[in-house]
Amino acid sequence: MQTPFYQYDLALLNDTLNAAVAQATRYGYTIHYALKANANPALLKIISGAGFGADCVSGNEIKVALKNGFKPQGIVFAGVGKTDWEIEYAIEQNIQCIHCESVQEFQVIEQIAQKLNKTASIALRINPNVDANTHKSITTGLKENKFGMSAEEASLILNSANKYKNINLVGLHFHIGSQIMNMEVFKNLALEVNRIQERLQSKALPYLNLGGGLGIDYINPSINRIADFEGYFKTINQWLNPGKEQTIHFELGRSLVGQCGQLYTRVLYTKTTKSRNFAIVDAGMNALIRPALYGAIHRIENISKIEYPTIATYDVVGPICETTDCFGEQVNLPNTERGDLLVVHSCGAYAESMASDYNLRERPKSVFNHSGLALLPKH
Ligand SMILES: Cc1ncc(COP(=O)(O)O)c(C=O)c1O
Repeated sequence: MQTPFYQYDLALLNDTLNAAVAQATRYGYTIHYALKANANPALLKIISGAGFGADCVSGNEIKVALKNGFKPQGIVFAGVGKTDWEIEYAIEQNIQCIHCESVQEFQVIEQIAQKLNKTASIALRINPNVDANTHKSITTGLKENKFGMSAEEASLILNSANKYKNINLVGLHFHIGSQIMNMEVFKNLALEVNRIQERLQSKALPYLNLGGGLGIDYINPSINRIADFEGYFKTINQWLNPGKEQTIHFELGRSLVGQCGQLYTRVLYTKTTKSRNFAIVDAGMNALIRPALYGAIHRIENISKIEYPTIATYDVVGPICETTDCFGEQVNLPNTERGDLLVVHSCGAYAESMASDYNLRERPKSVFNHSGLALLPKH
């Protein structure tokens, strides 16, 4: 098999989806899969087949969701910069609702719905100013972030909603960030949503969406293969005080697909300088940009030397002409040689979907493993 490639463990994906559904159904919650985490059609077909809705952030994501089995009535559409054609397309497809992120966007949606002579279902995305306690670059719910509108702006829209006959205002939407491991954060979100709902008197509206953000264990992916759905939904259920008729929605991405994907890459060269050992591999930041973008840590193993003791530390770097093209600094590995196969774990979310052809490198292909067993390295 030509390296680099993504490998998806579909047995683990199914187990993860089942675990998420089992916990969500305890409370009657609905989950929409956030396509931005990974829009690989094979994964999408499995996720839509398991009954999930979809959370999309572009017109093209809506198209891909529909093509891969998601039902229009389970699709929600967020994003601060929706273009007119995307809004038009979303309305024409009769998706569940558009998450509106500003007063001006509300006016544009209303004009477009009027032009189409259709009704647009809208939820207002509110920026609750709740700290997600995660990496700064993947925090979305602080007042300095670009996402959503203030509760004051939402109040103005809510108070005048009945004069817009092409708008059906169904409720509120929140999303405060990603890779959140601390359940206290979700408690804080739920409490703030309660306050905002009281203030806006929105509990009679039928729809309430708390976004996504549940994190995964990047340090011990083989031990914690499935995210803590139990703790997550339990925390929300314990602290959220919704209206009696409100349906509660979530938009999970990383926690559903993150652990089922791995990036396989081969060592092209090794070299030792005065201060470092380098293992130079054939995958670059164009295949996995998270370490370069957020200093993210992914577990790396040399599976050609799986039985060998760890004896050296390496900077595992790619071929791209950027110093940040580094998958891990000072990684403990066995004595590593040209031709060894390395696996970078937890690459199911935000790896393939953020891939590029920078330096005109090809995006890695994907392979699927139905057995739950890892692919064996070819020597
Ligand atoms: C609006 C919105 N919903 C859902 C998600 C999915 O987040 P996660 O992959 O952390 O579950 C994101 C990404 O952070 C998002 O921006």
